[in-house]
Amino acid sequence: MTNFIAERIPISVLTGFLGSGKTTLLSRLLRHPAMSRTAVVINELGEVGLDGALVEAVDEEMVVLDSGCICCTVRGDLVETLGRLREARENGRGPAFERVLVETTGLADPTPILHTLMTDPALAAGYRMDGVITTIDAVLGADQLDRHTQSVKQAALADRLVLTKSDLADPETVQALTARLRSINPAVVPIRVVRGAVDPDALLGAGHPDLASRTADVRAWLNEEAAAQDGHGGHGHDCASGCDHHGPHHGAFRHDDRIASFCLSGDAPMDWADVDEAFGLLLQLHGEQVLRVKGLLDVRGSDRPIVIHGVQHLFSEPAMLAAWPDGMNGTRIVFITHDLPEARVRQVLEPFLPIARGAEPGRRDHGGHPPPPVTTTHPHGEP
Ligand SMILES: Nc1nc2c(ncn2[C@@H]2O[C@H](COP(=O)(O)OP(=O)(O)OP(=O)(O)O)[C@@H](O)[C@H]2O)c(=O)[nH]1
Repeated sequence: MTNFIAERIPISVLTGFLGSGKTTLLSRLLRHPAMSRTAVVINELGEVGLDGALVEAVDEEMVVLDSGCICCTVRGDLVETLGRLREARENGRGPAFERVLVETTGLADPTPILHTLMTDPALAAGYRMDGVITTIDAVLGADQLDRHTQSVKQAALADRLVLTKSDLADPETVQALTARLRSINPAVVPIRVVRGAVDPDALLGAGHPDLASRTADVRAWLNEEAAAQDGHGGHGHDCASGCDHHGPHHGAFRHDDRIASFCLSGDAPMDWADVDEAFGLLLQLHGEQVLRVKGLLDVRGSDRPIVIHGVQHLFSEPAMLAAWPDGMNGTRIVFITHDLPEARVRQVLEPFLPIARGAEPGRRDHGGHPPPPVTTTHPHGEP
């Protein structure tokens, strides 16, 4: 399982609002020696492939999809293109690339793209999701977050947040935007990058922890402390007290007021069948509102933690970690949601799972049902 993950070609998705610096970042990254074996897929709207012309480094390893927006009409093209690239690589007729960068249009909602990359069976055979890199314009970012849901989703789904153009913004603006991004996506610390100058290591290897050995990665990946601290949506009020996050209750309407991030935890082991049922129900009721789930589960029958990772109603295959990370030995599930308060998520999950606030710490009893097979694609699907 672990080797299988390691051998598949990692795909990073580069997203960010129009003009936020995606192409600048991409061009600069591709000049780095560590990125020499990178295939690039750029999605552009319109007939003139301008970004393609701007990114020079890659030539034959670059494909421009310009037949529409990647999140709507060209998902099939994306699958086909990636399939073709891999085939050419494998039969020696194409470049021997080691990773793929997909740049989306600035208006793309990244979730359908992630769905495709995470679940298309043809892609899953050869590729794995590495992570989502989102660029945010330090000058215009706050206004874009105010006005455009896509911009908030791009920030909420990021594994890496890149704050561009901080050379053009005053320090107060940068600080306020950084704090706002932390409230939208508490697990990720925004990195300031001027004109794309950044070490690729800071951006890659972001999405999926190294399951074989580096359990410390899991802690960083989950970063449940940040989500828990941030609590109820990161804007300092308690959704459990009846707020539904739909209205402009802080003065001006802001899309990120509708984003909540929180961590549910529990010390008692859970049955996989209950996990399956609980998430099945949650996603059936609120799949569109669950933007992201990352979890480390204590499952009865396994002395090792099970990692779950989902984007809206689709989850990548659960995987078993080599060991519990130091100091962590209970279930932790981090959520980023849209128009869905923590109280509601608890209400749906608590009848199935021991995650109640103030729950009695449970005995670690692994003698029950066996753990889930790690090849499952959906926690709420066929085991
Ligand atoms: N001063 C400054 N300018 C930047 C920085 N990053 C990008 N730019 C400029 O911002 C403009 C837009 O950058 P692009 O890289 O084309 O942005 P994009 O996100 O690819 O744009 P679209 O493809 O239209 O969505 C260009 O003129 C860049 O030179 C930065 O860190 N500092």
